[in-house]
Amino acid sequence: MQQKTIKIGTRGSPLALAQAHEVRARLMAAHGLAEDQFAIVVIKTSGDQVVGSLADVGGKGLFTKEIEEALLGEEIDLAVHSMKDMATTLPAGLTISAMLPREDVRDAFISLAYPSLDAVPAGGRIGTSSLRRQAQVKLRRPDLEVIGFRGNVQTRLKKLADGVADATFLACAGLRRLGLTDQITASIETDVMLPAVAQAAIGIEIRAGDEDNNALTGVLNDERTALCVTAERAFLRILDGSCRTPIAGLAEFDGDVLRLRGQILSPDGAREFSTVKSGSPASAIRLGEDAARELLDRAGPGFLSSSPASAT
Ligand SMILES: NCc1[nH]cc(CCC(=O)O)c1CC(=O)O
Repeated sequence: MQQKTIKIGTRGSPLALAQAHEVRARLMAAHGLAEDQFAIVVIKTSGDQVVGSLADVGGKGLFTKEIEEALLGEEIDLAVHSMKDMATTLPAGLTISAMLPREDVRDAFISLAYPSLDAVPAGGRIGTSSLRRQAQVKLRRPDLEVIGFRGNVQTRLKKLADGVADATFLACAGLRRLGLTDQITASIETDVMLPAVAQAAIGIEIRAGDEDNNALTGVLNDERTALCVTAERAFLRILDGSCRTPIAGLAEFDGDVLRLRGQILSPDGAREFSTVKSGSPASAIRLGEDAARELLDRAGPGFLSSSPASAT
């Protein structure tokens, strides 16, 4: 295959690096390549520099912008992303060539004091900067206080240890990839907390029409993961059109049938709409779009526009 060094672009957080290393290892195994045939290129993104809530600055896309520019500028050959952090529409000239097999899609409840969300006493402080998790917590436990909690996985675990909050939530997938599953107090079933669209999926992005890197990375694609994430992102794309709100969505295979669950909430959790759509894998995009249109219809005009932005 390629003789020259394959440049893999990634953010510099420990989780992003672990994901880039996983892609490198899979490419080495698939093609019999050596580690020194790759270079991991760390790129700082706007999202890494935000100190307040991501919701205030536009959320999604912030963690990918500079990496995508490097891809378009041919400074790197491929980029590794959490699909959860990607905007629903890619910049012109770029494409997702593969998604790795999906990790555990659930959110993890993490607390040094309480075994479960239900066990947190009234007035307890839940640290999260995800509008989705905030709304879902408020829906279930309106008596709890939600406080902002940003930073990478390690930073948030440190804040928890420092007593800044009584509990927090992180994606099980990220903790697993970091070898931090021992930090998980309880994995929350998806009927209790429906995950973010594309949670636990890693995508590889290349330049559209780049046949060499398409062949290199395409072999890593997990078709079922790609179909599920395609349905979820179609769901998000319709809801995202004008503005943003707490949104959750998860597609799964039930035998050969694709089943998508979608949910939208008001940020305070007081209003919630959810739906389920099933169909053939070939109708993945339509399932997502139908679910989104149904929720928009039921929630009524103004539901989305009355809420600020949401990402994770
Ligand atoms: N928004 C940050 C982000 N992007 C992807 C993950 C976790 C890994 C994944 O969902 O693939 C996280 C952290 C978190 O939500 O705990």
